[in-house]
Amino acid sequence: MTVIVGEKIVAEIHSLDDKGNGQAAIWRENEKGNLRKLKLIIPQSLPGETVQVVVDNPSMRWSKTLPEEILVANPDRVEAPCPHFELCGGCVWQHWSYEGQLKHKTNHVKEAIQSVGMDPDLVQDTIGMDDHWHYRNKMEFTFSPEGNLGLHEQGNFRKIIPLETCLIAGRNMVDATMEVSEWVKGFGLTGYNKDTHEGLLRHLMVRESFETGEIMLSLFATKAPTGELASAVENLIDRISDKFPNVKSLLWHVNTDLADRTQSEDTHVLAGRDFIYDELGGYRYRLWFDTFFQTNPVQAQKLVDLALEMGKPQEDEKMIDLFCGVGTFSLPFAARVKELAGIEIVETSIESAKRNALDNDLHNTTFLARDARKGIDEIHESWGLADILLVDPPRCGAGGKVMRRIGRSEPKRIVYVSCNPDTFATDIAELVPFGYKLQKVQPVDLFPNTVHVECVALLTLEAE
Ligand SMILES: C[S@@+](CC[C@H](N)C(=O)[O-])C[C@H]1O[C@@H](n2cnc3c(N)ncnc32)[C@H](O)[C@@H]1O
Repeated sequence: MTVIVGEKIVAEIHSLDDKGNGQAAIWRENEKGNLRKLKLIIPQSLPGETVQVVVDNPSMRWSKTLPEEILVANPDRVEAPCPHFELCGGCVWQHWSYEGQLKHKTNHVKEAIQSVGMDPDLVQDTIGMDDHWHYRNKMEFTFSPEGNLGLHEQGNFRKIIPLETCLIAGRNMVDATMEVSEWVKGFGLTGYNKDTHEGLLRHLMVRESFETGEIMLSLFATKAPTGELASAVENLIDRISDKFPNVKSLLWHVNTDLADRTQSEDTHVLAGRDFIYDELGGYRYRLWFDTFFQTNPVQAQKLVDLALEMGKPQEDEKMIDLFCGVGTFSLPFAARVKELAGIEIVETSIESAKRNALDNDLHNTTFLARDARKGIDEIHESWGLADILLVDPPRCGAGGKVMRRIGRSEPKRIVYVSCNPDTFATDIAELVPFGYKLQKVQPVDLFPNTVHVECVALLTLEAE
């Protein structure tokens, strides 16, 4: 088959890639008459479907294209409820029933475990949410040069989809976000242009505590909110405090850096404090605009409960929480063990973890701002070895060097909290030569309608 630009092709989706897109392959003849494989990446399709596509560049080895028509649908296909689904890269599986998504996530974890020679039957069914919408407690929206507030178009960081709604953002934060958007339009303020580096407003970050109800609105702009901006900013303060009394922190950050990140050179507190209070499992946390905190608090609570259930902390035991962040796992474990040491690379998170421990009347903790590899050596030397070790690394995993250090230190129980089944599998395989055996893996869905899946796992020494 020779594929011609603009020709309609029928393709069968055999699997999904790591971004959640359907994958198909067709064989075609090149100019020399040889058969070559053309890999098709088809967003918004599902495994087992037959779709009709038009390929823009058939001479390449692969092509990404949206389906023109679904000829045979996966039985779990549903209508995507969000008006932005076609363009927005936020939740790519809105067209898949929640049960279908959960089954796929469980299989992903099983396959990862199997790929390192472990038993896939140790993997339990993924724990989902009763309501899999409006689960995020933090969102970052971007301004277009015209001042429209929205989300990036999938695969195009220069294009902003003006926001009408967002079905995964916390319910109250959407209303407050729309109010800021109206204010920008009312005053005709400009957004930042990433090409010319002109314009005023760059991002709006919103945080909402589902427990305390407190909201933080953080505007990132290229100038301070003074001079000719002062009266517009006064108006923003008035309308937010009138309509949204739960906004306990209204911040204006100056960011002139060329990098497209929500960072601050100078923070102005327009109203309230520079942090909000949140709670998880009865523990109180202060969250600043740049504090990492679990973004799905309902499911994060399940992760903490599972970690406690698997780790079985005892009051005469010592424990290390590696990659501890602001102490989401450290605090509930510290309340149950003799001593806990937390290690984390971001200094502000460690400062926050120390403060959170004290705010919650926990005095048996040591927190160290270090790279995991150095931190674990230092803690072993100065503080001693641990009975329980909890490891919760970023998506890239902890890596062999860290895992081998953990294995050599022989904690009785290792609880691994993962946000990437593939790096989780390669990490835990490193523990096998040290005599550790995987006991149980419990996937938890923290990001419904997206490809991500978290899990909590227990490993113990075989003789235990
Ligand atoms: C998945 S988060 C977990 C945070 C925390 N356990 C929680 O639940 O809030 C991973 C954490 O690892 C930290 N981190 C990333 N690379 C690191 C490294 N090389 N050494 C130590 N910590 C690191 C990140 O800053 C982040 O806080």
